[in-house]
Amino acid sequence: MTRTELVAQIRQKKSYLTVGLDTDITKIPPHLQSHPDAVFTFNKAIIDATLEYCVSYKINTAFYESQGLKGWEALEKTVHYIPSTHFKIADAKRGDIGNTSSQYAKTFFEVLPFDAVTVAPYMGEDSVRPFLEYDNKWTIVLGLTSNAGSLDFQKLSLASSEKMLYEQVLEKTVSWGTPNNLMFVVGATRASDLQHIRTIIPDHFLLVPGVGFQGGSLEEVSQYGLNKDCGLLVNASRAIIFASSKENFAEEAATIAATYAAEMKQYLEV
Ligand SMILES: O=c1ccn([C@@H]2O[C@H](COP(=O)(O)O)[C@@H](O)[C@H]2O)c(=O)[nH]1
Repeated sequence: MTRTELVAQIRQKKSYLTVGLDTDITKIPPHLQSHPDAVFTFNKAIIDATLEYCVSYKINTAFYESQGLKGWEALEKTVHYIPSTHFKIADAKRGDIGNTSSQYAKTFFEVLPFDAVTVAPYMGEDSVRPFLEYDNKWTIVLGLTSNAGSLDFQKLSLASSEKMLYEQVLEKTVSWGTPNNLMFVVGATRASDLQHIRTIIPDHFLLVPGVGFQGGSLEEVSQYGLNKDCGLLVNASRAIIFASSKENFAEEAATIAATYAAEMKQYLEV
């Protein structure tokens, strides 16, 4: 999906919501647990119910890889089920020597029809470059993540420049791609840093996880992160998909997604 198409979807829906399909098999409703294709059945119901409120789905590969072959099959079925109107993110946090990154890129962009994959920048340009070589595909580099441990390294100042590591990552990485093929992860729990981050990367889209269970504020993220093209994809996973464990789980998920979307509509209209 191109940037123009993504922005058009956001404008049409008046939403920049990403629904995170972190489908932990132990948390899916009891009535589905014995289903032979439980994960895909759950995902299909969530997708059908939330489609109108979001512009994107993020599949965190960990929840599928941990289930072996069956999990990977569920991932494949899920990504194929998501309609082409919706931006498909593989949250896989890959990145290795170039020769190996090429195989990761092939997995998510050729074998599977993802639009974007999250990549850890720690190994440098040659580890990210293979993902950027695909037309109309996106590389989402970890910028400033939402977890407490992000302070361990990402906010350390580098003696050589006095800049924090994450600032250096943003400044350096931005030259490897363009606002048409490169995004950055910034955690919603780091909303107070967003104003500064927007001075470094004013135009790029940001994937923002951390609202809902991690306590990030959609209002603050929107206040400091929105740009002229919206420029945000805000993800919520558990708060939406596990809103209820009853038989009406998909309806409850839709209700939460609709609430986020309604709030986003207000911020887009300002
Ligand atoms: O900085 C980051 C990067 C990725 N994530 C991922 O986003 C979702 C968040 O799930 P919630 O249930 O909405 O908390 C999950 O897949 C994380 O691995 C992140 O949280 N922070």
